Amino acid sequence: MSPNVVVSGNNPNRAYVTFLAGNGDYVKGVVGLAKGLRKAKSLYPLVVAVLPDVPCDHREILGSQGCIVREIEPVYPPENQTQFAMAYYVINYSKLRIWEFVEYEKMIYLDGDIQVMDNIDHLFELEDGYFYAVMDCFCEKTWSNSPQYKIGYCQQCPEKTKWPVGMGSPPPRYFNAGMFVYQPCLFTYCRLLETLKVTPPTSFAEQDFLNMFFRDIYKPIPPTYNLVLALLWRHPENIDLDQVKVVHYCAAGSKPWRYTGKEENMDREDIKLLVKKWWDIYEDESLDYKNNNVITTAAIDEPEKLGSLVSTTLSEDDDGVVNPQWTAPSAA
Ligand SMILES: O=c1ccn([C@@H]2O[C@H](COP(=O)(O)OP(=O)(O)O[C@H]3O[C@H](CO)[C@H](O)[C@H](O)[C@H]3O)[C@@H](O)[C@H]2O)c(=O)[nH]1
Ligand SMILES: O[C@H]1[C@H](O)[C@@H](O)[C@H](O)[C@@H](O)[C@H]1O
Ligand SMILES: [Mn+2]
Repeated sequence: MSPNVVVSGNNPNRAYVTFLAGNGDYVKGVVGLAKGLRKAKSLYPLVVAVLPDVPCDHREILGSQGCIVREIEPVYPPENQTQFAMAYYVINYSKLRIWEFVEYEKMIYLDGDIQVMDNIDHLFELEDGYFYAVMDCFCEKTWSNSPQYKIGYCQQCPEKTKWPVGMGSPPPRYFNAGMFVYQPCLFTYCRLLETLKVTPPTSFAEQDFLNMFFRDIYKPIPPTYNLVLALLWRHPENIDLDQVKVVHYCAAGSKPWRYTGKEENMDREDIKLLVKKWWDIYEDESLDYKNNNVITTAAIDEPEKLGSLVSTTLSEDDDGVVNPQWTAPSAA
């Protein structure tokens, strides 16, 4: 594919979006994410799709952190079939409501247990019409029921243990649904909900469903845009931690606000560093929304001063992974 160069500025039709359910501690994750996006000088707001069970005081905290709070109705998989999904993932089917947010043309979804370490606004420039996300890893015990895990095959290193010849072609690429670039669309939204009605739930709930639904338009992006922590010990050769822009604290025991360091792999130095980085952002009062209104106005009036005008080059490597590269304007 020939590289395609585009320039990004401030655009009201774009936003980040996350999802919040319940009255537990995930609200801390969302506050951390809002502050992280501010630290990275993102130009776009963070919409929080909240279920009705998110209490008022949590909504107020999010509003005071500059988030746009939008209530959504829960989505349940077909009745009597919820036992097939891992119970704690069932709530995530409600994420499908974010296709309804059609006041935005393009959105970047980020789980509440994600932190951005760098600006990723250039991902809004990715070509329309595709679903972009990072390929998952099948090596952790959470995958022990899958054929991939049993065979020892992982799409992160497909040459190491090859997919057995007798089992047909390897399974299609599978993304982690904690981060993706998508376009809200009412037609897609209706099709998603209609298809869900006739789709039995599976272990990874909406993640499996989205993988199935968007299979034909899925384009992988590099793991720097959603570092699933297990990659650090399962496929270290695929990761350069200094280049990582988005960290997903999804490994067991890694949620920074619950971190004890006791679970397997959680005493690693790289994990301790990433947890500390999350806390540094979360506790940094200078990143609170109330201390940043001036910057927000400046970003709208003179985006070039904040390095928000970037030119992005989009190219696809031999494996079909889309690799965005961008340059900020020079200071002159
Ligand atoms: O009690 C909860 C549980 C979840 N969430 C929200 O739902 C997101 C997804 O939950 P986890 O982050 O705990 O899930 P994992 O990252 O471990 O799981 C992965 O698989 C899931 C399968 O349902 C989802 O696809 C999820 O996005 C993907 O990253 C959270 O980040 C948060 O935004 C809440 O708000 N409250
Ligand atoms: O590979 C990942 C990982 O194992 C996470 O812990 C799990 O929550 C995700 O859903 C999965 O895709
Ligand atoms: Mn997550």
